[in-house]
This record gives sequence, structure tokens and C-alpha cells, in this order.
Amino acid sequence: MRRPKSKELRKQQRLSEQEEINLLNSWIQFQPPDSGSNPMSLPPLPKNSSVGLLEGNTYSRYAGASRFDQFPLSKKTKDALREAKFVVTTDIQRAALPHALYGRDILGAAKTGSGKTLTFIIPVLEKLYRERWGPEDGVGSIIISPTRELAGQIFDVLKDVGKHHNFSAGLLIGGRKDVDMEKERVNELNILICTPGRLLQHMDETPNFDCSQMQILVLDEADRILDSGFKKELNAIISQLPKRRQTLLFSATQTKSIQDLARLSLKDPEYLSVHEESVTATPSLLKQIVMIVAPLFFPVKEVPFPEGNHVVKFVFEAFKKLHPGIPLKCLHGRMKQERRMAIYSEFCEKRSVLFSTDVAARGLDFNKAVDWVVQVDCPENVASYIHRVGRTARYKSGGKSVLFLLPSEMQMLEKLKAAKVPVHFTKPRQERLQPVSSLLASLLVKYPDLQHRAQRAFITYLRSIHIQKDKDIFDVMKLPINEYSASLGLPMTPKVRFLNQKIKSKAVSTKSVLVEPEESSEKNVLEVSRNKIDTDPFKDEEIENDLFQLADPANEDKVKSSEIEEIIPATRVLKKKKLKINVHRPVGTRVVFDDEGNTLPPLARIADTQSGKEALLLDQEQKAEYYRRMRDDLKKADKEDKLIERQRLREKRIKQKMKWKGGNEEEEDQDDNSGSERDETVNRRHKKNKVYFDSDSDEGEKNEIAGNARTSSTAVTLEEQEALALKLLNSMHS
Ligand SMILES: Nc1ncnc2c1ncn2[C@@H]1O[C@H](COP(=O)(O)OP(=O)(O)OP(=O)(O)O)[C@@H](O)[C@H]1O
Repeated sequence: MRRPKSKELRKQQRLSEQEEINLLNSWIQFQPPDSGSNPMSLPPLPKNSSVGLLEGNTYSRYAGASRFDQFPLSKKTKDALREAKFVVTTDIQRAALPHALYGRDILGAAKTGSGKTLTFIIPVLEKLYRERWGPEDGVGSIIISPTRELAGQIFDVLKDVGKHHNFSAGLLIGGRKDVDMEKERVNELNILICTPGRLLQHMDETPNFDCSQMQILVLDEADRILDSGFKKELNAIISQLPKRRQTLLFSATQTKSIQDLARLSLKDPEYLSVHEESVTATPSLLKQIVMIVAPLFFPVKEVPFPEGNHVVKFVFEAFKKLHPGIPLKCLHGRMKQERRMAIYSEFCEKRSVLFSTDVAARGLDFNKAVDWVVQVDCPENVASYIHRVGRTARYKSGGKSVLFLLPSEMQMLEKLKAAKVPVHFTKPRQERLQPVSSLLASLLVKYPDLQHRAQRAFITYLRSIHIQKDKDIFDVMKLPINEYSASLGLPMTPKVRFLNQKIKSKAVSTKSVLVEPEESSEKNVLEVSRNKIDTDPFKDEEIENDLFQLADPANEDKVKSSEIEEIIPATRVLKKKKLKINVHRPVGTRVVFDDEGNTLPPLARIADTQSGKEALLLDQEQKAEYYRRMRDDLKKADKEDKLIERQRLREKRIKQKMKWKGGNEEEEDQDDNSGSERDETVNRRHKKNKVYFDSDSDEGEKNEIAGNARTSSTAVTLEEQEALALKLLNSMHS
């Protein structure tokens, strides 16, 4: 009895769905928005006006509608939107939904946090629904995101808004181990949300993976996906998609490049930039400050991704040690995927400080949890700035941001202003600046593992500056390199040797080795180089130094940054990746193989030579010796300071006693008591304000003396400590 009934029910449901689809199709066709028009210019429909089928077989106007229930959407989508409390549309939704529902290609641009995700999720669901897409139809829509976290976030929105639909959807992102399981199931999925690399991996490796019938393609953060970092992947993907499809592109900083659009074969796309006329390019509730600081007065400059991983790791570790108790988190692209996702979710839920590379710069909607965005490095361009600050002040909430620039990066301020970014330039109050180099120097002595991190941070930072395109702002030769090195607490500026022309020309010949790039959400040319050199720390350092040698301005015109990836010895990647030997190499060129039979480029041999190792060892010994000396010096100075302070206090007490002797006996007693109380208080306070070396001491005397430490506030302690360390640093740097 039950079966026929449910069959009957299913039939009825199918019929009513078909009726709904017919109605929706007629409604959409009845009064579509004019091509080239922006529906925002139309007056919104009154709140309670009739919608859908009206008397006389006409339909209500949906172009210009400002509430979701006024659009020709399925009941399933409307119910889910209402349940998620999405009632009134944002500007971009109002402008783009009518065109997207009508089936047009779209290039949508709107400020960060203005609801672009729903603007493409809704048309995807509706298109497949109206096409009656089912499990047997396979892939119907592909949504591509530049990062894994963003793909995960889009997937969550899809699950929410599509919860009453019967589509199957999959999140295909790199870094997940279950790729084999994915391969078995991917052909059954209707909606794929993916990073470019993982999608391409399925296109290449999954048997019978078929996208030939797909209906709608979405590129979120389109300008990023279309830029050079993803060029190869995207071209390969597009070549496997049907030409007859709808394409939606969204970003807060949209591309208008004809070349980019030609690659996607868009058909008369609607360019909808809803905030173009707006006075500002960033959210109106975002307060933005820019400050110029010297590196010595700020812990460290973060670097743009992907080269920022080492710097972020170092800053994070240093802050953890400098500010124990404050919940700090760290996110960068070299973390395991599970950890990345966990940190992202924890940060959305609990108040904390997140140190991140640009992996978190775009698209992420941290549950409106971000109050401040602090940029400790100069973004690579205005677009990058807009996305970074856009992690706060989302939808209707406010937020604040501060950008720290070096004096040499002042031009960024002008560029931001020219791009309608309302930044307030503020001078830092000198008395509020806290020098950190001495603190970091102390940390480095105390935690030797940080020494290597600091050094890598230094080198990767310089390299990131070198590879930046905008040479007006990023000129490695203008950087106060010694100051920067000192600001990281490094005892001496790491050696940055310059390659001579001979090695360089040899290096360029390594073009014979082609390395296939790894899938990565943070893909760019240099990530490949990064992988190549990520071997043992000593080797790394040498190679990184070698790399930096290319920054010689005399060589700059001859060696372009794109060549760098070909120049670096690629031993690690060579072991893993497919190789092609250039058959056109000059006759007689010697091909060298490593232990595993992979070919090695000439530079790898050079990097491995014994003399290099010896030089490196010498360097390491020098540094170790330096740290030993510095540690001893600091300990000695600390001891001397404390003795002086003790002596000073003793003299003060004696002076007071002498003074009191002139007074009456009672007063003297009282004063004496209060005097010792005062000293007690001072002592207690000093115990709390222990400086790093106090706690590091293994001498019994030390903690006892700590009570008599010389300062009455932390600020004085820091100042004195800084003066001491600066003295030491200067002596090394000079
Ligand atoms: N119509 C709406 N009503 C209420 N809230 C909305 C609406 N549309 C979107 N939001 C909320 O606004 C926030 C920002 O949306 P979304 O993440 O889509 O922004 P975005 O434009 O994609 O930002 P970015 O450029 O940074 O990627 C989200 O929390 C989302 O839930």
C-alpha cells in the first residue's frame, strides 16, 4: 500500500515541480532586464505588491526587485533563504540576479562583504532546478575558488541555501587525502566547488570524468583566478568545458582585460559594477589608517603570500613568547589542510588574534568576527589592499584597519587615495612606539630554534620585495636592510652574496628542466621555487642567499623574476615531479643525475659543492659563537645592572635615614616602616616585571636579586634592555 502511495506522491511532486518550472520560465521570459542595463536604476517594487502570475496572464517585474520573494525563484530556494533570514537583497544581488536568472554571462564587481556569494549560488541552484538536473546527469555546475578555505565557505553557503533541493554537491580541494574516494564519486556530483588544481587533477586522472554537459561555470575572486598564477590551470580547465554554458565572474576588484575575457569565451557579458559611482572603493563603515614606521619600531614586516609563510611563522612564534596568555593563531599555506580548516573555524568562533599570510586575504567571511585588520607589510597592489581590509566591516557591520608602511613605500598611500580608498594618514606617537629589536634579540638568544626562523623570515622578505612588480614601491635596494635584520632580533645581517655573471649564465641554461607545478590554492610562480628549496635548513639558507644574489640591480634587467624558478636548484621537486629533458640542449652538455636517477640542473651541482658547505659551516659557527657571546654579555650586563641598582637603593635608603635623623623619633620610626613598605612594593612590582633574562637564569642568586631590580615600570626595563641590546647589535652591524 505504501509504495504505490509514495509513487503517487512522487508523481504529483514531479508534476507540481514541472508546473512551477513552467511558471518560472514564463515569468523570467516575460519581462527580462534590458541587456546592458543595471536593474539598480529601476524603482524597487512596493513591499506587499503581488508577485509572479498576475491577472491577464502577465507577470510581475523582477528586474529591480529588492526582496528575494519578488524574484522568479523556486519555492525550495525561497524557503531556504527565508529560513536563513535573507529577506532584502544587497546591491549586487539586486543588480545581477535578474540578468543571471535570465541566463546571461556576468562580470560582477561589488565591494567586499556585499553578498556576492549568494549572487552566484542562487542562479546555480535555479538553473539546475529549471533544467530538472538529476543524479544521472552528472556535473551541472562548477564553482572555482582560488583558496581552499574560501571553497569550503562557499560550500557551506550552498548547503544552507540549497538544503531543500536534491542536488549532490562536492568540495574538491587540494591537501585532502581522500582523493581516491573523490574519484569514485565525482561523476555523480551535480555541483562541484573546487580549487583550480584539484579540479584539473580530476580532469587528468579520474576515469570518465565528464563535464561536457555542464551548464553554469562560476569564478569567485575572478581576477585572482584569471591572473598569471593560475593561468595554466585555468586554460587547461576551460579547454575541457563546453562552450555553450553560462559563466558568472565575481570579485571586489574585477578584471576588465579583454584578453582574460576572451580566454573564457564570454557571450555579451553584463558588466555590473554596483559601487563604481560610490565615493569609496571600500566598505563605508570601515575606518582605515596608514602609518609610516621604521622597521626598528615594528616587530617585523609580513610579506605577501606565498613567500610569507616563514615570516608569519616567525612573527607568530615571537609574539607567542612575548605575549603569553593572549589567544594567538597562525594560518599559512604550508600547513596541513585539516589544521588550516580547524584554525579557520576556531577563529570564527573564539576571539583571538590571527597571524596570516594572504591565504586569508580574499573572500573569507569570518562570521563577522574580525574587528581589526592590521597589515604589517605593504600589499602588492591596491586590489590586494582592498581584499585584505575587506575581512572586516562586512555586510552592515563596521571595522577598522591599519597599514604600516616603510618610508620607502610611501607611494602606496598615493595609489590608495587615487583608487578612492579613504585612508587617514596618521603619524605614530613617538612615546607609544615600543622598540622590539632588543626583545626579539633576547628571544633569539633564549630560543635558538627562533634564530633560524628569523633568518629565513629575513631572506624570504627580501626575496618577496625583489619579485614585486611595482618597482616604484618595492625596491629592495632602498630597504634599510641592516635595520630590518636588527628589527627581527638578528645579531648580524645575514650574508647576501651576489652571483657573478658566469654562474647566472650557467643557471639560465637550466631551462632544460621543466617542473610541473603542484596543485595549490596559493599558486604563483614562486611557490614552485619555494618548494624546490625547502630541503634541509643549511642548504636552504645557502640557496636562498644565492637566490637573493639576483637582486643585484646591475643584473636586474638581465634576469627577470620569472627566470628565478628556472635558476634555483630543484632537487627536491625533481625527486617527485615529472621531468622532461630538453632534447634541444647544446650537444656535449653534460647531464647530471642524482641518486634517484633524476636529472639535476647545473646549479644544483654548484649548490652542493664541498666548498659551499664549508663556507656555510663556518658561517654557522660564527653565528653560534656570536649567540654564545651575546648571551654571556647580556647575562653579565644584567648582573651588573642589578648590582648597580642594589647599590643605588642602598644609598637612597642611607640618604633617607640621614634626613630622618634630623626629625623626631616617632616620625623616624614611621618613615622607616613606610620606607621599607615602599621598597617592598617596589620589590613586588619588580618580581612581576621580570625581564626575559631573569627567568632564564639558573643562578640561585638571580631570582632573589630580581626583587631589587632597577626599574619601577616595565617601560623602563624595556628601554634599558633595548639600549643594551642595541649597543650589542650596533657593534655587530658596524
Ligand atoms: N541579502 C542579504 N541579507 C543579509 N545578509 C547578507 C545578504 N547577502 C549576504 N549577506 C551576508 O553578508 C556577508 C558577506 O557576504 P559575502 O561573503 O557573500 O560577501 P562578498 O561580497 O563575497 O565578500 P568578498 O568580496 O570579501 O568575497 C555574509 O555574512 C552573508 O551571509
